[in-house]
Amino acid sequence: MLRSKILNRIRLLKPVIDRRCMSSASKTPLTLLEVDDKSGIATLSLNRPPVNSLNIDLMNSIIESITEIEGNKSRGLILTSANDRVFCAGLDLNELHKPNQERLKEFWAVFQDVWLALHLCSVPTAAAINGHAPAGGCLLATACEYRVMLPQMTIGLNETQFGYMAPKWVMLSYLSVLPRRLAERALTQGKLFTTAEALDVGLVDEIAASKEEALAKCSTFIDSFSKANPLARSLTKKQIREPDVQKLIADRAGDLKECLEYINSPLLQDGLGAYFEALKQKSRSKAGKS
Ligand SMILES: CCCCCCCCCC/C=C/CC(=O)SCCNC(=O)CCNC(=O)[C@H](O)C(C)(C)COP(=O)(O)OP(=O)(O)OC[C@H]1O[C@@H](n2cnc3c(N)ncnc32)[C@H](O)[C@@H]1OP(=O)(O)O
Repeated sequence: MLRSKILNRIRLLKPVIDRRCMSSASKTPLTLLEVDDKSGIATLSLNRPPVNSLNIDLMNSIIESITEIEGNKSRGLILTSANDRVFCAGLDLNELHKPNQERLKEFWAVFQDVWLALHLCSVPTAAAINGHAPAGGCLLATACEYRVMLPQMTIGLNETQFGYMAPKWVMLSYLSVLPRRLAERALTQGKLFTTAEALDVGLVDEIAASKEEALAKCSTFIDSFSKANPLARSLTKKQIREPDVQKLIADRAGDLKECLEYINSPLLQDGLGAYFEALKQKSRSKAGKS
């Protein structure tokens, strides 16, 4: 009994670094997980340079970290980025453009899994959005219960801008934070909100001047549950989220089939190819390479 108490205490004191999913290039962990010894709040930092784009390994690392947080009795989860400019650039376009079909199936299944893991995470979740959060980056943030964002960043589901329609369950995340009329307009426009606009429409809850302040505000949100019974809180959250979650769970295979057909269609592949090339070109000109 005493031994397990001490082991628990050590686990809380010592930052836990997730080494299971490493970047193959640099052998650095793709997510960094630290549990604050005083507050018991876990901070999960996305750590896949240059822009935390979501490939299979990064998404698996996020899922493993969430499982670990739920197992180590952390009081809450703050999702943030180890990168000062980009929270998460969304799905890794390398996984979507001219994909290997077997890998694409696995990729899409893991994408569904990460959304479910964040949506159903039993502890309070908050996103400290310390950089841009387009598309899948916005999705990770909206799956959390609270969002604090740094100024002069952008966030939104901008899929239509590069020729794609967001899947139904992705749209549900938007509908959980935005009024329907606004969500429809923003989704169809593929709008990226500035931080100030995002606060104005309720896509984010607060603005913070620095990452430290964003983390502190997320902690304050998590502390607001101190009087709630953790099990009752978690069951209530699951109950409220159940209809959205069920829409995906009830037909995961159907969603996979539909999305794969859609992603593979030549017209969409061409559009995505042009978008990705423009992105690379912009990056090259920034670096003075062109
Ligand atoms: C009927 C059924 C219908 C179902 C429909 C199913 C199909 C739906 C699929 C669509 C779902 C999409 C969700 C997504 O998340 S797609 C990803 C969308 N992401 C974006 O559009 C973001 C693009 N990136 C940026 O805007 C900027 O990079 C940034 C995030 C604002 C950061 O800007 P910054 O100036 O700091 O950095 P650079 O632009 O110079 O980029 C640096 C390098 O990173 C590469 N990069 C950027 N984003 C991505 C990405 N998402 N994937 C892969 N690589 C990315 C960029 O090319 C630079 O690399 P390079 O220097 O090597 O060229």
